[in-house]
Amino acid sequence: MLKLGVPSKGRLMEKTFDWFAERGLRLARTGTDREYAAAVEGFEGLELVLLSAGEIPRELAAGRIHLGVTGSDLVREKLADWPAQVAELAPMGFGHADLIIAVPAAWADVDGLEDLDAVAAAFRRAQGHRLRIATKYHRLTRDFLRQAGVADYQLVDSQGATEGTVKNLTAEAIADITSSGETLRANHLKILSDGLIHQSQATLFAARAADWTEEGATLARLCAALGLEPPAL
Ligand SMILES: Nc1ncnc2c1ncn2[C@@H]1O[C@H](COP(=O)(O)OP(=O)(O)OP(=O)(O)O)[C@@H](O)[C@H]1O
Ligand SMILES: O=P(O)(O)OC[C@H]1O[C@H](OP(=O)(O)OP(=O)(O)O)[C@H](O)[C@@H]1O
Repeated sequence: MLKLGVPSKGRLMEKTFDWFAERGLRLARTGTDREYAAAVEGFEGLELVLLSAGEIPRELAAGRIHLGVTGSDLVREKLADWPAQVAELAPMGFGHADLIIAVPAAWADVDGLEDLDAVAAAFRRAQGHRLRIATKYHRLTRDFLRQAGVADYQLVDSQGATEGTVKNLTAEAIADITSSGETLRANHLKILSDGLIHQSQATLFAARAADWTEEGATLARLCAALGLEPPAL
């Protein structure tokens, strides 16, 4: 069987089911609301695995699932050298969110990364420690700031309510996901003009490490059914 990992709940699950339904494949949860079981109608040889969106990158990298739907941000964050581990089969057109760097709206002199760099250096001289950026996206934030030439900062781990860290004085800036921008506004934060790290959307990925000896033919059939180019794995 070809194993397809899909988000088990939350914002990505229903839209994933809709995306496949529009292409003639009915995925559905079976059993009670709380039971993590699912089935596929309209396609032979495909097995659904319900997983948290955050775990799907790791399961793909390990080859425990052949295909998986998750946010493009999560694959880039959780997998080192992600293109070596997964192939992008299709962007799915939902689950859009921007990973951005934001600072207090009151920092009138800080518009972009160059200003942040200057503030960070001054901050260290004045405070005796580095400017703190709260995030759960450590890899993406570090890579982005390295490329931008910003070095005088430290990351502070925040696994949720990240926009609150500035008010709570545990960080001076944040790197987090935004979609409507409401949470940033409500917490008096502004996005740096050149602070867009990644534009994320739900994406269908294929695992390079999965065993494709039997399932290669199923993948070719599935790609044809979905109108997708089969990936080079
Ligand atoms: N407004 C938003 N806020 C946060 N994430 C969003 C938003 N819109 C889309 N996303 C995307 O949704 C994905 C995260 O989904 P979700 O929170 O359901 O997964 P999760 O963190 O694995 O949750 P859980 O572990 O609770 O199942 C990420 O790819 C993220 O970019
Ligand atoms: O731009 P907006 O539309 O306001 O959405 C952005 C918010 O939504 C997400 O939080 P989520 O609800 O996933 O909770 P979290 O704090 O656990 O990440 C994200 O981390 C932001 O806080």
